[in-house]
Amino acid sequence: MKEESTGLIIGISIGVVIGVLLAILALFCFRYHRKRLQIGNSSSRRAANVPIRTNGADACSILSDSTVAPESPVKSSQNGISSWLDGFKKSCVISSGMPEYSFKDLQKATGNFTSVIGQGAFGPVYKATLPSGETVAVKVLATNSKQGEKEFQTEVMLLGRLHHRNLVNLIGYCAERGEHMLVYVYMSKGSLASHLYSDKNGLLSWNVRVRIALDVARGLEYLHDGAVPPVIHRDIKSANILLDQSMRARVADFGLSREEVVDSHAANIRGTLGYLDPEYISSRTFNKKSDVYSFGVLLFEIIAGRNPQQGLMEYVELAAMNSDGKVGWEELVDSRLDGNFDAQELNEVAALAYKSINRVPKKRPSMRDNVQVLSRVLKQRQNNRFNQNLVSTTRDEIGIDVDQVESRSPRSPMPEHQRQQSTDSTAESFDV
Ligand SMILES: Nc1ncnc2c1ncn2[C@@H]1O[C@H](COP(=O)(O)OP(=O)(O)OP(=O)(O)O)[C@@H](O)[C@H]1O
Repeated sequence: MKEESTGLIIGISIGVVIGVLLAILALFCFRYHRKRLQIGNSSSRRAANVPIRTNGADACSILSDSTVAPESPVKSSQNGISSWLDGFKKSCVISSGMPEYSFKDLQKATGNFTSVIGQGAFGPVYKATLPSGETVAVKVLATNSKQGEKEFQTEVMLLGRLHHRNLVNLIGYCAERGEHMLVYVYMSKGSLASHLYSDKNGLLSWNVRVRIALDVARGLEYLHDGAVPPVIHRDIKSANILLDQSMRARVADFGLSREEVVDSHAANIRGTLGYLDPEYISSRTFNKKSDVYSFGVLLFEIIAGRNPQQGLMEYVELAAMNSDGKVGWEELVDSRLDGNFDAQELNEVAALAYKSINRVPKKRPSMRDNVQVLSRVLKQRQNNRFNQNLVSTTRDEIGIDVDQVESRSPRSPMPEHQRQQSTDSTAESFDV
């Protein structure tokens, strides 16, 4: 009996020891797994040193060191962690629900990568025809660039869930053979910058400029107020606004974008010189109003046809001194328009731009306010056109009547009272 109870005690003790050992092992595994997840998350979200783009048009050069930040786990990673990160990134991309294209498909669609249509900071862009017959743009990210990889993940993960007619939507991606490619809606008229600064595309009329401004404002309004969580673009500039066949504009290039909730404090200044919010430069904190500032600069760029890196803002400040902020912005207008613009529209758009670049972020309008003002400007234009058409149609009708009367009795002109009646009816129509 004593032996039995001793055996029982030993058995229970061994069981407890094994149980404790298993619990410790499970705890260790859990903590190890969680640590790896944190590394993965921070590497995919944290802003490593990203180049400041110095050219608002199509090129870009690096001002700040574009190596990975010292505290970044990517830099200090051993092979194991780094390969685990690759797996993590891939699973993030797959979980975005975006269609994946094979390298072979895209090789064929681009004629073996011969149909170059543009060159970005992180690689070339090709025109491609998918087997469905759809024309698309394929952006190939430089394989040797950490930033290219980061841009790839940001674009796939963000654009996978953002859909709006004023954003250059992502159609799919390819991550194969060490290559990273992004497949976009094809924007046949290229970038706004190429229209503002290249003679080969012809002059952008004032009417088209305002329409483009509203399209961009709508795209940004969606990012700020429609997307959940909100997204801050962080690199609004004329090179990142693309135009379709009908010259309707969409916001492109989400490589630097961030979800507002994830990380609003960047260790390094990112974006493009000339468009950067001074408040962001001094505080290193970006928010929706930093995009609003860049949008204000873009509005002035559209008005003046002048590059923000070539003295646009000095020019704006000079014009502002003569304009009281609200009217008198005429001297700023692109001289190539040769006076072909509506002065009231110009003053409304310029006043809005001036508010958007206010040094105090709180005083800047929201993107929703921007959309409202620009929509009103366009609506007013439509109303004016409608009224003008009405007047000219009425005039034409009267002209026909008069002609008919005159052709019926060429030698007996319409009696004075009848003429008076016709004129009165014109006045009535005009009031309508
Ligand atoms: N979806 C697209 N449809 C048509 N052309 C495009 C498309 N995307 C890019 N392009 C062309 O390729 C050029 C390079 O685009 P990309 O976005 O790579 O660089 P970027 O915006 O000019 O420069 P950065 O990458 O420095 O911001 C654009 O200026 C445009 O002419």
